Amino acid sequence: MSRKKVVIALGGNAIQSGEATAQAQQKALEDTARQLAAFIENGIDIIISHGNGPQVGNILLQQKAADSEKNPAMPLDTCGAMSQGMIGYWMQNAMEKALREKGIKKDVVTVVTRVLVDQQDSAFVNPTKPIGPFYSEEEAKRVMEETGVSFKEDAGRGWRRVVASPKPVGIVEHSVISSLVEAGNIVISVGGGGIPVVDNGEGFSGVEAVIDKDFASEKLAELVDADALLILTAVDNVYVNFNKPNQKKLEDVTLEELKTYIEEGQFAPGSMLPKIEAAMTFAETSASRKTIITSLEQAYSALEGKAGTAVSIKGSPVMA
Ligand SMILES: Nc1ncnc2c1ncn2[C@@H]1O[C@H](COP(=O)(O)OP(=O)(O)O)[C@@H](O)[C@H]1O
Ligand SMILES: NC(=O)OP(=O)(O)O
Repeated sequence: MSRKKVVIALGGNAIQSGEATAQAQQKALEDTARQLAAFIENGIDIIISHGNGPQVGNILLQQKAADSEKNPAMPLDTCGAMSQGMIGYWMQNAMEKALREKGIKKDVVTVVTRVLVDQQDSAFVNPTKPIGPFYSEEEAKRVMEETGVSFKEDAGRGWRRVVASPKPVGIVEHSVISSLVEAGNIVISVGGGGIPVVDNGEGFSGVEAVIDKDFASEKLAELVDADALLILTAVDNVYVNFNKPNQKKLEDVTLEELKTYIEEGQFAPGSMLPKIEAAMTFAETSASRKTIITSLEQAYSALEGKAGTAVSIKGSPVMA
């Protein structure tokens, strides 16, 4: 029987649950890696992807702060590449340490991943992706006036810079990612949704954007022919009537049911809705594929069907 292959998309809390220091983020990733080790112990091939919203925003600010003729600020696509390298490096150390604790030897590799986008994507004229630190409304409006960059209120948590977030249409490195997984390696890829590039006819060139990591992870899961896509975030389940007295946990949910819930406005546009859309896109590619949305702590149980919200064409998916 062939080994199961799972793409695991890590949410913000898996990397930065507190401070933004390198030390704190590496500590968070060590905790994350211990949870993911359960998949390796149980013979499952994993491809890890992750967000980069806070990190790429901070890198951009650091660039701008030091900008000079001799030390020019790097553009957003290059900052995205830096964030992939940085988080990938931390994750490689963390994953190898977690496996060593269990006496498992496996190579962990990060692939700097370019993700194709469409230059005509309407996202380029309507920036929506929040990155970097939070500001008060007053500060955000002052910076907007001084610099011309866009800020928006982010889900009641404060104001953040927003950048274009086009949809992923292809993943340049998907074949090499598949080969690395087939060869038995743990692969970290499409970090931060991938580096957004367009094909200009002569080659690829980067564009100023940050791709949503859940959409990019979905595209990757399709292209590497994964059995499941796990979207890990800060909640164990998706809910209807979220945070209300009549909140209801979703366990096995069909695409039809989710369409109704979307029409009812059950999922917040800046947070849960993109996860639901990514989950549905992957699940509808095949009756044997499922997407699971859950927390890091429940990730392996969820793959066994014992926790989380599982999305599939017909509900009650069977896999692990
Ligand atoms: N219907 C819902 N069910 C569960 N969580 C929801 C729902 N609507 C909004 N959320 C919020 O969405 C959050 C996940 O989005 P976000 O924090 O943007 O993701 P990420 O973990 O990728 O950084 C959850 O932690 C929860 O607070
Ligand atoms: N690129 C991306 O989607 O990052 P976050 O998940 O951190 O917002």
